[in-house]
Amino acid sequence: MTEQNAEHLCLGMGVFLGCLITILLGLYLTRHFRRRYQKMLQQLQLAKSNAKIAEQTMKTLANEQQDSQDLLEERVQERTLELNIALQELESANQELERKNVLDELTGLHNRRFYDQKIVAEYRRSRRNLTALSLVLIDVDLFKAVNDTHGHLAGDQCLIWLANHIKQSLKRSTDKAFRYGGEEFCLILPNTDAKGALLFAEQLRVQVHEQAFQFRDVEIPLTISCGISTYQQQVDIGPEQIFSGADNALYQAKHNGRNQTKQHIFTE
Ligand SMILES: Nc1nc2c(ncn2[C@@H]2O[C@H](COP(=O)(O)OP(=O)(O)OP(=O)(O)O)[C@@H](O)[C@H]2O)c(=O)[nH]1
Repeated sequence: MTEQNAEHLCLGMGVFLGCLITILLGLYLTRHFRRRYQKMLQQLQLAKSNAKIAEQTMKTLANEQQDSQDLLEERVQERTLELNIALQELESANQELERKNVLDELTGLHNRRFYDQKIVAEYRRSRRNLTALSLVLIDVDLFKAVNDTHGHLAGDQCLIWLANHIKQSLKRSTDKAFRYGGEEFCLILPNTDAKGALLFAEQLRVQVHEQAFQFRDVEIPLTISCGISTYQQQVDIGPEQIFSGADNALYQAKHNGRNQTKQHIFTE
């Protein structure tokens, strides 16, 4: 082999080796990058599926939150409704209590408790406005005999009958009727002088006398006696004196033979 040939051979070998190294390097790099690419691809897919899971979890959480909010709202509505019903019941119980507080159970007229408040209020109004205030006490005559002869039920019905008569006889909205106790009634007549009160009581008395009370086909004749007192700004006269004045007059009416009206005159 000549020196020139050996040189060519070396050069050829060098080129061959260079090419081989390049190819091997290329192969190595291709493999290396493919692996890295596949790894990245796997990581990307993993990240994607994680994101999907996270999204689904968020959705589930949001749904659960919505559900529990709906449930809460439903419960609040239920409780509010229950509370409203309880409030309404309480209110009507209060109204019933208030009604019972001021009304007489048997006759439906105002009761004595209400009279005690009303007479003071009307007395003050009368003083403020300088108007007359009349009080009429009404007592059923010989009522014990009604009970004794016809029984207590008849007596009760008789009181109801009379109470209705009294109610119907009231002409002004300011006039008030009360069952003062037992078979005794009273009327507060604001802005009514002695003359007006006498006319009023007499009309009622005559009506009761003329229209017999009927109980189970039995006619029970009934009369009432009335006592009146009228406050007209007299000195030293208060609600108690007005009542005792009417009571005195009622006593006079009974003493005088019943079925009549008497008036008390306050001496100055
Ligand atoms: N049925 C009934 N009787 C009552 C009621 N309240 C009071 N009485 C009766 O009314 C009667 C009143 O009798 P007295 O006070 O003697 O009076 P009176 O018989 O009406 O005689 P004078 O008032 O003098 O005309 C009593 O027998 C009481 O028992 C009631 O709510 N129902």
